[in-house]
Amino acid sequence: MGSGQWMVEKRSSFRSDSFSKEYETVPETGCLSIIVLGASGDLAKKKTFPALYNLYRRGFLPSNEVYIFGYARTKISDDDLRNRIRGYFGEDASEHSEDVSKFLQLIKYVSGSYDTEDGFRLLDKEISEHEVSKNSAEGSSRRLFYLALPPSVYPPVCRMIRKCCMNRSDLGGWTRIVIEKPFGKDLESAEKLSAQIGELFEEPQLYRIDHYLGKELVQNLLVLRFANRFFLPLWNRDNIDNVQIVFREDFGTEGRGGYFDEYGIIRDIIQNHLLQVLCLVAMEKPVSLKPEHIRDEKVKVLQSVLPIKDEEVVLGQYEGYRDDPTVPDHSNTPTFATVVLRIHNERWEGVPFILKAGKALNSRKAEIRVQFKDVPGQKQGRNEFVIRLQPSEAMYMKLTVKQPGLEMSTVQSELDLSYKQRYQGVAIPEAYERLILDTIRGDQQHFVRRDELKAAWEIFTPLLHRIDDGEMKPLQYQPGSRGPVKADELLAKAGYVQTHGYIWIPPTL
Ligand SMILES: NC(=O)C1=CN([C@@H]2O[C@H](COP(=O)(O)OP(=O)(O)OC[C@H]3O[C@@H](n4cnc5c(N)ncnc54)[C@H](OP(=O)(O)O)[C@@H]3O)[C@@H](O)[C@H]2O)C=CC1
Ligand SMILES: O=C1O[C@H](COP(=O)(O)O)[C@@H](O)[C@H](O)[C@H]1O
Repeated sequence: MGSGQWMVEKRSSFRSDSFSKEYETVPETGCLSIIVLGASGDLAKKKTFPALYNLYRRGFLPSNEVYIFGYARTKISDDDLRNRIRGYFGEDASEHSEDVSKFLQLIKYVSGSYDTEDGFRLLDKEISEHEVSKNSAEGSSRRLFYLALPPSVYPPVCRMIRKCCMNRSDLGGWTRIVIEKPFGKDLESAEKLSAQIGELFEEPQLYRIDHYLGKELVQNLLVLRFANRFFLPLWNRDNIDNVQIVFREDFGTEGRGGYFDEYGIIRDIIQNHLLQVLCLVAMEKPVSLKPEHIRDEKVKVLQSVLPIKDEEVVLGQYEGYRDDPTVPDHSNTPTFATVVLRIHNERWEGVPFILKAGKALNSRKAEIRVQFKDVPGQKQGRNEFVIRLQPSEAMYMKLTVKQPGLEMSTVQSELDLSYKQRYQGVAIPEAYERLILDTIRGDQQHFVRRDELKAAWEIFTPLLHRIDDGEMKPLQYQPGSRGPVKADELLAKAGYVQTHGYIWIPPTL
């Protein structure tokens, strides 16, 4: 790649002497073009544009620097695109109609195909005109391409960007590419995709987005683990019996059956979102908060995961899943899975990490549940530390206390940090908002590095191939249930002890 084609990110040096000190990125100015490819699609409408709107409202996308381009094959006008997306900016958008209108005026739509030059040349022309019109003081131009597209078109789109749309300013700036999961379907296809894209762009230009890494409580994990004396000495095999990382949705594939059936719950949720969370729960303290130091530690965790045993997997498919006309009648695709992962290292040997995800279950939530070992002689119930990622973000610690009153009896209770109660009036940003801001700032900490991706696929590919080949079959479960009963049996076998008669209720204001 010729020099001058892209500029390496400007960053201040990191303070590696202090873990708690936030690292800083140098604020970049100059013209910024954000190009949403696949602008006519579901993700663009529901997540990408609303996140950009919120960033605009919060002042992170100044209108004297930023312009937004939508690109897709569908032939629509600028106003058609604006009308499609304006209803997705959140409940309070109607109170800010002036902001909404100003934001929408920053958007232009360009129609073209994904594998020919005409459309991309036109796109480049539009971007360049915008850059000239802004005539920013530094003369630098920043181009952020967000691929809200099916992965099958990533390679041609990346080729077209490389050929027709790179930042050409000699005065600085950059070209960055954001790609959405799923990054491949197994180890081989992911490596092929990485190689194809890697020939066109350097790793610092690539932002593989996993939106779970943008969730507030996921971002809190490292601070929580490494800045609290409470946790430092306890976070290991001597004290922790098992860890569960759970994703539940109370709705089915809802119009995405065609996409979902090709991937299934392991590729859709477990191999990426839950595994990323596992890395942050299990990794060693990084040398600093530099993105590369953090990602080095995540890779080490992934490389320490032992091959998955068939008897530590339960698959499910909800009844009625195959009624979706886009799903084949004999689909073997799991909509539910519980998988036990075992990390072979000094800290975690013998501690099961139970990853569980399911669609059409009895509730919608995502959480991390760390269960501690029994206290000798204590029968009341185990200590648990639960991090509720969503909804109702919270952390709570289940512990045994004396029942208030005259008698000396014990009861399970909790120490509770519920965000809505504790941080009243603080708006928690959407995951996509933070992550898009990170891409603009050139911070790759919360994005998946190529070797991380490879290690993640190495863990799941043998199991996925056995499912694809029909060697492992999902059990049927009732929509609205907890999933297959066998999954709870596996949980108990792995060592999880449910505390009966105790349920945490998020506090209300
Ligand atoms: N939707 C969601 O909630 C989430 C999506 N993602 C990921 O984001 C990406 C985009 O998802 P989503 O918006 O749902 O996808 P869509 O199916 O809505 O596709 C986006 C756009 O891509 C174009 N397109 C669709 N199929 C093809 C095809 N076979 N060949 C070429 N172009 C096609 C269409 O635009 P046109 O025909 O106008 O060119 C479409 O509007 C995917 O990688 C998905 O896995 C990740 C997390 C959540
Ligand atoms: O990536 C995906 O995530 C969503 C769930 O995201 P959340 O932030 O609402 O938890 C899931 O519905 C979808 O199947 C999957 O592709």
